[in-house]
Amino acid sequence: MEQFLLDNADRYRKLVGLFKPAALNKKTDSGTEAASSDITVSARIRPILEEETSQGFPDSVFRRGPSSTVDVHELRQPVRGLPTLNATQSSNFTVDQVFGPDSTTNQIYESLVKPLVPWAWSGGVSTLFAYGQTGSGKTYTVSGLQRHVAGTLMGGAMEAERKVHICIIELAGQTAHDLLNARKQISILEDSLGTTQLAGAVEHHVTDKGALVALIDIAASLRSTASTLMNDTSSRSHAICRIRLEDPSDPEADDGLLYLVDLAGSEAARDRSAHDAARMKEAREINSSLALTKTLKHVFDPAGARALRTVVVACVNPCLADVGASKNTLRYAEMLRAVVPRARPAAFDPAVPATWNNAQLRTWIGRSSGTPPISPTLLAPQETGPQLLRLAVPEFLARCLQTAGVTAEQAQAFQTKFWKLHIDSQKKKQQQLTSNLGLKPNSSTSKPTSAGTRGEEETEGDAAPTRMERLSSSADPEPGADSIPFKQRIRPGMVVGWSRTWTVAGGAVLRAEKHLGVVLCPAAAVGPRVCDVRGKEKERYLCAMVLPGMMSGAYSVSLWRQTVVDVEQMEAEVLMEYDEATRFYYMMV
Ligand SMILES: Nc1ncnc2c1ncn2[C@@H]1O[C@H](COP(=O)(O)OP(=O)(O)OP(=O)(O)O)[C@@H](O)[C@H]1O
Repeated sequence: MEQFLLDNADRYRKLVGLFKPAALNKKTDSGTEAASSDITVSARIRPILEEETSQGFPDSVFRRGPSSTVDVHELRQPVRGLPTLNATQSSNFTVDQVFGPDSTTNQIYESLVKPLVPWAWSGGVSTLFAYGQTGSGKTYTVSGLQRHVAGTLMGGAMEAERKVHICIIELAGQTAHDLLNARKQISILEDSLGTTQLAGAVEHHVTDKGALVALIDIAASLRSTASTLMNDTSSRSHAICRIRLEDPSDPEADDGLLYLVDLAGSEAARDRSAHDAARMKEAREINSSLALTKTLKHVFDPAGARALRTVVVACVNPCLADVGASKNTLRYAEMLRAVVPRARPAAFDPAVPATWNNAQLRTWIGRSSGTPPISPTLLAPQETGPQLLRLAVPEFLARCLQTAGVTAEQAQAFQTKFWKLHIDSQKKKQQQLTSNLGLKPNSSTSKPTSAGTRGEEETEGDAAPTRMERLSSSADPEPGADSIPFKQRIRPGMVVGWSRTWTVAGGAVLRAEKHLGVVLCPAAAVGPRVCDVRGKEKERYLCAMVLPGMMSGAYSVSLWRQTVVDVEQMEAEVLMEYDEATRFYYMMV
């Protein structure tokens, strides 16, 4: 194919010179009508590089005059006659703004990216991300823009004071590393409010432009790179720079967030032939990284509550040899303009603690915390609903106990009540989302099933839970199973409880601990290292430990922490249910 293009390069240039574009549909060329004002999608066509022109490849991507439309030309060999360029083989794409090969990064900053800075400064969430084929100019663009952002942020021209914190992480495949902490591995987690947390990433507080730029440079030099055909120092990972702006005068205010994201390159078809299967698998993993989806979730989440501004730069390599990849990049840019939803600030809802400001939270605490009422001033001096939900449980309880006359039981019951309200509201939100998407709700979001209440909760006309629905809790899916003693029906997935005691000589119990575990399989099934050495009459099962989660009453299953438990040792079957809203397991009552 490349030889065909090189052999016909002169003819191609002549045909492109004669190309007369058809008039565009006014609506799509307006540059704004199809787009949401929250997101601006631009395309940057980089200059063709010396190494590309020296091989003889012409340009294939052109900005159409001063418009926001890009024409892409291809050359095809018809069955008979000379190679042609015609309407079906040339395409046009319309985005919000196009930057041609002569545009500078400074021009892109001034017209597109600069407004993201005051937006984040005043508490919004701003995101810039650049994507495109390997070698299309993403790193060139993002690293230039980062420097301009540092100048505006630290230049002293912004009103009021903000504390500036930065962290820069790298996502490769399903793993994430902290580029400002010796590439230490971190986790990307979603908390119960659906907000993504970069767990384990170190934030650096910076006070001047020099320090900010120095950190950006350290991260850039640490980014994992590998050589590809397209670009010898090609980045093989996504780099995410997050700048958090804290308003010290208003602790109730949400922090402003500014994300600057340099996505991993998508490899062009012409690279693929030269790359082995492992390398291609790695590329697929990088691009479909779950961690990335989580990190950029706020941009695509229609239920997101924060005010967002997003700028996308689709980077395009103009070389004719890469025209297929360039068309994909531009097609995706057009799609993004249409699909990214508008952000809607969450309205106050008395049943949704995540929507409460400090005054609304205090009113609720005063009314709902029992007798004596827990002091709202002591429990939530300045927190909003979401901030109190994030407070560690011991701290929550300690604050409750500062009110005279409040007992530990009252404090615990009130904490549980607050969490239950939050969990119920998240379940409703999930249900709403599921029904908006036309999906069949599953049992954990529709009607909780518990051994004691299964069937009783069903309203008239409800179908009996299917086997799949019954399997969303740890209860035995076989109807009537609970009339059989649990030791006679042990099965994978059953949750069992047991105690372990440590005794000293003389038989005194030094320590007793309660444990929970999910049965995986009979211990003998996993090979000699865990075989039952004590004979058949003592059945033993391999169990994954169930451990307390971050909040009270919540558990998580630690699949890799396994233990062998004798049936004799097991004390009870424990029924647990998974809650999608909080992503934890809870005991069923
Ligand atoms: N607008 C531009 N002007 C001049 N040179 C550019 C421009 N954009 C990119 N380049 C050059 O093109 C080459 C590839 O750019 P860059 O490394 O930014 O690509 P990339 O898309 O980040 O690639 P990868 O996905 O492999 O990381 C570099 O040599 C860079 O200097």
